[in-house]
Amino acid sequence: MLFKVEMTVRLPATMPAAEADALKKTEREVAQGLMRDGTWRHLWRVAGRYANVSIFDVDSVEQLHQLLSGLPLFPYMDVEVVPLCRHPSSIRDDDR
Ligand SMILES: O=C(O)CC1=CCC(=O)O1
Repeated sequence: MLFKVEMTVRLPATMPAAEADALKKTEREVAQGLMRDGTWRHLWRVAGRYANVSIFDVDSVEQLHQLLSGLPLFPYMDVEVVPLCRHPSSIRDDDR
């Protein structure tokens, strides 16, 4: 099942830089692990914002929730999830 997920990160201005840097580093490691195993298919920066648009390939909504809520930056994110299905006009065979 494919989902478009938009994550907007809102770190508190009062958070010490070292704590923010450590969270971002751990987030990157987790994200890259999920990209390697094919679960986190795409990760795009939204230009001009501390936000990303991602495509996840998961087995269930529960798996997606578990994954998103386990991200190190999750407590500081607004998350919007949109379910996706194949477009009948698509000629790609890797979008199902
Ligand atoms: O920077 C972001 O948009 C949040 C994030 C997701 C994966 C990652 O490494 O950072």
